[in-house]
Amino acid sequence: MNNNIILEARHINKYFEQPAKFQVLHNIGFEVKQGEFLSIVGKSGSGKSTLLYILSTMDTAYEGELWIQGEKLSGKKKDQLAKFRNEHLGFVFQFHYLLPEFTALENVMLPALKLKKWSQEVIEQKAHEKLKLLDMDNYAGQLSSRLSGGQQQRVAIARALINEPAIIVADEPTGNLDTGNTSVVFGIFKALSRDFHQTIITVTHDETFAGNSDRIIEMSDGTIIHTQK
Ligand SMILES: Nc1ncnc2c1ncn2[C@@H]1O[C@H](COP(=O)(O)OP(=O)(O)OP(=O)(O)O)[C@@H](O)[C@H]1O
Repeated sequence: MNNNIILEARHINKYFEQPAKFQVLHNIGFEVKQGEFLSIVGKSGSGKSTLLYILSTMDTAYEGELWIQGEKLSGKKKDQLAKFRNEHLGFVFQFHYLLPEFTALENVMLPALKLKKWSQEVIEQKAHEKLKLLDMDNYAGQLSSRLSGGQQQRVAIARALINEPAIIVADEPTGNLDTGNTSVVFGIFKALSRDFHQTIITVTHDETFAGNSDRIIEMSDGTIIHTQK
């Protein structure tokens, strides 16, 4: 695999058995470069979330190969994949799933505390760094339930960054935000990929958001119909 390629999907087929067997993904193949900001778009039901679930190693029931950072992940056991995810992937969702009774800082620290790669002190310092990057360090001590929707999403992005993941996987990260906050989140992703070579793979319905990312993959009926720079 080319050193510059961080993720490769090869000949991915996916079937659902219920209510009747049908093929939801057809021979999906593409590569993602390190530092690339990729948007996956397509009509509702075209297979975007199913694909993202496979790319993020959460779904293992598919045909084909998934490679991330030169490591073949298809065929690995669930516990190995969980470890891989914690170490190498950061997740941002439409609903941020912050713990409301914890502060912004504590929410950001949690995935790193679980990973136990660094001491508590180092984790706290890194959490402040990530919050600063997201312009949220002034709110470090604030309960996350007291933050606005846009602020919560920024904390969720800081949390996704805490373990310094190779790839951020985002599912409709602006789906729940107004236009102002959407452009803030977009600006953050853009800056992360441009300034820190952070790879970002996001599913989005927002055309402006997708149009300003580095590349768009458009899906229809479980196939890639268009790739656009
Ligand atoms: N667990 C499941 N079992 C059976 N069919 C499923 C399952 N999950 C999704 N599907 C079907 O697979 C197809 C693709 O769904 P998917 O959620 O990947 O689409 P999507 O492009 O992400 O849609 P949306 O934009 O609405 O989120 C749809 O026809 C959906 O009904």
